[in-house]
Amino acid sequence: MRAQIKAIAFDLDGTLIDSVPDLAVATQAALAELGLATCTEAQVRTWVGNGAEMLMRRAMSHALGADVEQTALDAAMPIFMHHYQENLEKHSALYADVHQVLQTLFDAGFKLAVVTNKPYRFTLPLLEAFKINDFFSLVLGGDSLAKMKPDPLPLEHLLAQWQLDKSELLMVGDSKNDILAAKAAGVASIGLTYGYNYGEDIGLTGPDAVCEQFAEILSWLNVGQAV
Ligand SMILES: O=C(O)COP(=O)(O)O
Ligand SMILES: [Mg+2]
Repeated sequence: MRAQIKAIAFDLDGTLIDSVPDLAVATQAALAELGLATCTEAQVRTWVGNGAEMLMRRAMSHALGADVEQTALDAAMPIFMHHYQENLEKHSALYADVHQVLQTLFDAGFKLAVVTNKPYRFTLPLLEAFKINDFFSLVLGGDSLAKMKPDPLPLEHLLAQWQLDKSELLMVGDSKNDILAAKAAGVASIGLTYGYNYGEDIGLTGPDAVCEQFAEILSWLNVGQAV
C-alpha cells in the first residue's frame, strides 16, 4: 500500500506544531476576561482536537461546572479568537525534524496538504510564521468545509481536488480524529504519539502505523532518510 502513496495530508496541532502553549494562553485570557475560573495548560492539552469552539466549550463548561449555554459560548468566541490572534506563534514551536522531513517529501515529489480542525484564519499565518507554508499546495481549516475531522469530508475533498485514488493518500496525525477521518475516507493513516489525543493511546484507534517521531514517516514510506 505504501508504495502507492502519492500525496500526504498532515494534521497541524500536535503533529507539525506544538501549539498548545499559545492555545492555553488564549484560553486563560478569554476565561479571565469572561470572569470565569482559569485552567491549566495541561487541561487545554486534553481539550484540543475538535476546533476552537469545542476548546472554549470544554474550558467554559469546566469553569462553570456545567455545560455552557450556546448563547454564552457564542458571546465568548470573539474574545477567544482575539486573544489567540494575539498569541498565535509566541510560545508555539515546530516539532523536531518537521521542516527537513517536509522538504524531503516535497523534493521526492509527494503532494502535501494540511487538513486541520483549527479555524482557517489562523492556519495559514501559523504555517507562514514557521516557514513551512510553501510545502503545501492545499490547506483546509476546520471551518473550510461543512464538516471537520473525524468526518471524512476534508479528505474526500482532497481526493476529489487532486483526482487521487484512496490508495494514493496518507493521513498523518496525532489525534483519533485524524485516524477516524482516514478510516472513514478509506485512506491509510499514521498516528503520532507525541501530540494531543485526549490523553489516550493513539494506537487504540488502529492507524496503519504508529510513530514516536515525525521523521519515522520517511522510513514507513521508504523515502531516503535526510535527517
Ligand atoms: O484545533 C484543534 O482543535 C485541532 O487542530 P488539529 O486538527 O490541527 O489537530
Ligand atoms: Mg492534531
